[in-house]
This record gives sequence, C-alpha cells and structure tokens, in this order.
Amino acid sequence: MGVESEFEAIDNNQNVLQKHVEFFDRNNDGVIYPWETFQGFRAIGSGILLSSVAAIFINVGLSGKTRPGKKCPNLLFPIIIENIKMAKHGSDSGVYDEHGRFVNSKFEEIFHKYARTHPDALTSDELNEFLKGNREPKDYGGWIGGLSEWKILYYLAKDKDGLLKKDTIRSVYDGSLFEKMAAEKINKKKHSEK
Ligand code: HEM
Ligand SMILES: [Ca+2]
Repeated sequence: MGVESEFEAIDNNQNVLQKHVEFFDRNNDGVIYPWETFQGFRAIGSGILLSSVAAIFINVGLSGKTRPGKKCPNLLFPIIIENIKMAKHGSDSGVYDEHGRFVNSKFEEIFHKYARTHPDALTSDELNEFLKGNREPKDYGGWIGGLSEWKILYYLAKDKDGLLKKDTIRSVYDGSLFEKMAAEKINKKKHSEK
C-alpha cells in the first residue's frame, strides 16, 4: 500500500457521496435496487408518482456506471454503493470531488456567488442562476442530472418562504437530510393518529 492510498484510507471525508446514497440502501447490503430507491423516496415523504419515476430514472441511469467491466446490463438495475463515485456527472457544483469527498470551498462558493437575497439561503431564481452557471457546454446528460437533483431537493426541502437554506443543502451532501426528513414523517404520522 502506497503512502497516498494509506492516507486516503484514513480520510473520513472520502465517503461522503457514499453516505449521500446509503439511506436508500434499505437493507444495508451495499447495493441499491429500484424498489429500495422507491421506498427511500416514500420514507422522506415523496408521493407515489415522483418516487416511481425517480426510482426508474436513478437506477436505470446509474446502475451500469457503478458496475465497471460488466458488459451486460443487470435488468434488476442494482447500484453498487462502493462505486458510486463513478456515477458522477458533469455540470455539477464540484462540491463532491472525483473521489466523492466533500469540498468545503466549493460549497461556500455557491453562496458567495449566488446567495444575493439572504447570505445563508437560495431563492428559486438564485437556484436557477446557479444551475445555469454550472452548465458545461453540450453536456446534456449532466444538465438533466443537475436539474433533477436540485429541483427535487428544492421541491422537497424548501422552507415556508420558498428558500433553500444553506444548512439543508449541507445536510443533503452527507445524507443526514434524508434521515431527518424520514424521522419528521414518522412524527407527523404519530401525531395525526392521536
Ligand atoms: C430525494 C432524493 C435525492 C436528492 C434530493 C438528491 C440531491 C442531490 C444533490 C443536490 C446533489 C449535488 C449535486 C451537485 O453538487 O451539483 C446530488 C448528487 C448526487 N446524487 Fe443525489 N439526491 C437524491 C437521491 C439520490 C439517489 C437515490 C442516488 C443514487 C442511488 C443519488 C446519487 C447521486 C450522485 C451519484 C451524485 C453526484 C453527482 C455529481 O456530483 O456529479 N442521489 N444529489
Ligand atoms: Ca440494498
């Protein structure tokens, strides 16, 4: 093992993208199947339609990228969490680096550049400006990837004033937002049953 790989092995920050998706691995076996993506979306409060469409697009779109060297697609469309960094696309914010680590300076840059109305949040218009700013020329796949990630985040996690808060965005990167939303959903259900 070289010095560099030893260093990487102890770098806690290297698995942040893995943490982002682990919530969706409902049985913790390291693989996310479409029905798990569906269940994960339902658990954080998405409707049946969004959860179904997301499960199909995410698993069909990303499965092959996380199965390097496999020529035939697996028709159960598994996503292998270990290899999730291979599913990165272009036209993203750069907050995840190529190893799936969280790059704080890139995260801060989003707010320096685009948070004009409130220093710690993005409005819907500011989010659109940010998405446009991320676009690499003719990277249509990346544009669609980025657009869906951020629009779904905005739809599910904006506050009552239509703001996407900095803390919310930070917590989507390591997946803690999903845990929080799932806990809130369970809480709401308990209250409505009383
Ligand atoms: C409600 C569910 C989800 C939301 C709101 C969401 C949102 C996001 C956001 C905002 C980013 C950051 C993109 C950027 O930095 O420009 C991202 C990145 C990513 N997400 Fe999700 N995500 C969700 C579920 C999933 C699931 C289920 C998977 C796969 C199993 C996934 C895989 C990825 C990957 C691979 C990236 C890295 C993209 C890149 O940096 O190029 N996400 N997601
Ligand atoms: Ca699983």
